Amino acid sequence: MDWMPQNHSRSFSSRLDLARATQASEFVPRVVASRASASPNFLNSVSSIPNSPAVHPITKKFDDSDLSTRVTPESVSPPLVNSSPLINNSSLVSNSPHSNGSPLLNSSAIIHSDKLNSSPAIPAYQENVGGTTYFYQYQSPPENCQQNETTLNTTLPPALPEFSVFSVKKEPSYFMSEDLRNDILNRNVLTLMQPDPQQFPDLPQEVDSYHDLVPLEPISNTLHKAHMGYQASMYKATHIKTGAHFCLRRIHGFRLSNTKCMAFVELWKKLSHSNIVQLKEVFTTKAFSDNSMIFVYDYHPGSETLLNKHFSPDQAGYCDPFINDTSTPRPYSYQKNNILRHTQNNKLPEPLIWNYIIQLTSALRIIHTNALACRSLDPTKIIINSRNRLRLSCLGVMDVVLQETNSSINQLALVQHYQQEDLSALGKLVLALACKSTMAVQRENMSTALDIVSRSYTADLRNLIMYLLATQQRRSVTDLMPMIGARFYTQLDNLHNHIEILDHELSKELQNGRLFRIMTKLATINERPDFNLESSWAETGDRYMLKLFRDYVFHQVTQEGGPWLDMAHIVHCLNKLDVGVPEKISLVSRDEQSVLVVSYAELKHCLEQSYGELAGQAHDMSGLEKL
Ligand SMILES: Nc1ncnc2c1ncn2[C@@H]1O[C@H](COP(=O)(O)OP(=O)(O)OP(=O)(O)O)[C@@H](O)[C@H]1O
Repeated sequence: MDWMPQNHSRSFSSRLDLARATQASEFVPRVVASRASASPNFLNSVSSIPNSPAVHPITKKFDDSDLSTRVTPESVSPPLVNSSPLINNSSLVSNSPHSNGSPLLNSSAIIHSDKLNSSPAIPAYQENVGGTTYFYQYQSPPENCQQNETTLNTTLPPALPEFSVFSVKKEPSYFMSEDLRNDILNRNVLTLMQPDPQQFPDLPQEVDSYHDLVPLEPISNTLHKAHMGYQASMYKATHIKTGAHFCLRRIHGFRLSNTKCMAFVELWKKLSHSNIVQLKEVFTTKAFSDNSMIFVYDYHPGSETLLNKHFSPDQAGYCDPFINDTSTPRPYSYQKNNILRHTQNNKLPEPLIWNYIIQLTSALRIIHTNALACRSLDPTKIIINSRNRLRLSCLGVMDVVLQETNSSINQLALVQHYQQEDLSALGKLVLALACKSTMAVQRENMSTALDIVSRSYTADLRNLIMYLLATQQRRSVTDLMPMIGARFYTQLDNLHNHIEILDHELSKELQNGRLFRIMTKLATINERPDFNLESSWAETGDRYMLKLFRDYVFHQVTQEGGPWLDMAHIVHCLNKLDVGVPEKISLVSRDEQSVLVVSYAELKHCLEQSYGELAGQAHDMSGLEKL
């Protein structure tokens, strides 16, 4: 059915206006010779037509006599025809304070005329709406340009140019940035990774409250490596009850003989910090057909170890400058120059090293102030994500595995000793990063390595390393603060900038979420086969309006009949529907014989009414309650 039945037209008469229009589709953006023809959003003002059918109470079919009079549903439209609906002076747009890529407003878009380009003689005017500059070619000038009208009318050709929308600065985006999107998608893929029973047939189905175990490193490696004297392996796993994902560190063949160490586990579990991987629980299991100890941690998908990131021979072009080629013995000075040259060409940027130092000292500070020690500050036990966030990944393991809970040992002195070791380990780690070599921290390479740091980096960095490596004095992580100094502010500033970027991306998705809710409502109504035993429910009454609106938003065509797709048009229409603005649009029946002039406010009422009817009889509204 293409037009509403007569009996229904009465029920609309209070809300609907009949528009007189040409037989051609109202919403076809195209080149036309007449000033009066246009896409419905860009017709001339209603007030310019004295007998405007906008106030006509009944609906009627068009006839050819209507050809001369065009309906102007938008009283505030700019004097443009055949342009994208992007250019629309609705209050929604003009009131929008922010325009950067927000779906509320397509920022920095301008109307570009091909003719304008080819013929500089054709004048144009511009208008600033809510911070966005729109450029129009003269066709019907705005009120404030009346004085130029005579001149313009004589010089302008009657035909209007075709317009296209493009952005001045950057393509405005309604969605989050590609980088962020890919990053999140990648993490989602990794999180949802499923175990392959053929590849890992020996993996248990369940380990305590966890299932779906996926090894995080190749099985061949895990079989050969030692972990504090024990073999260890890492798995991603899913909690059976909550479905949350965790990381399981399994210590193979470990028998817990003394449960006193569990006091440390409790302390670690309480420790929460942005630079540590939080320990969730520790238990023993025989699920792997041995006595295994399992440490459950938060799972941070996509993380890699610091070793892998900066010291891996797998990296293109990486080679450890301290590795001697013993086949060709050379004088020491030659080797040292070689190392220096290599380090100069491959060194990590100093701000990056300070960034790491700030994060690591921040983690150590919280650990040490809680009377604990890291004891695993090693490039293999620090993970890093794509945004350079470092996390200590193996906390608590040493305290349990080494089981030094003998009552004769002074626990406080022991912790303090380990804290000093943490600081030495930090010094070695920074030295290794500065030389891009794990071998730089070996006793025989240390003086060369420090020399390299002095030549390649600031004195501050060298002083920090020297302080951390000076084992004869008692050191404290808080003493590092003055050495870091103003770099803290830089770090803070970078973080705030990053938060602002994420905030902006989030605000775009917030708008998209809102539009998705409107589309969900529309979709539940449009084309519904039947409702309340009424097979024509979706085609009659309020729903008919919504059907025509759906066509207006999504099914516009060019003059040639091809699809006319414009995201700005879709977003603007849905936004206006969401707000229920008084602006009117012309909805054309599919047989193009009739046009309804209706305001967004009325359409919103139709939508709420129809959706309310559906929701009132729905048995299950899960997730849709707050639409
Ligand atoms: N909490 C975590 N979330 C996600 N991935 C992690 C987590 N902890 C470690 N990983 C990843 O698991 C893998 C194995 O970690 P592991 O700590 O065993 O490092 P490793 O380099 O294999 O060290 P070792 O040789 O001492 O076992 C690494 O790729 C690491 O990035």
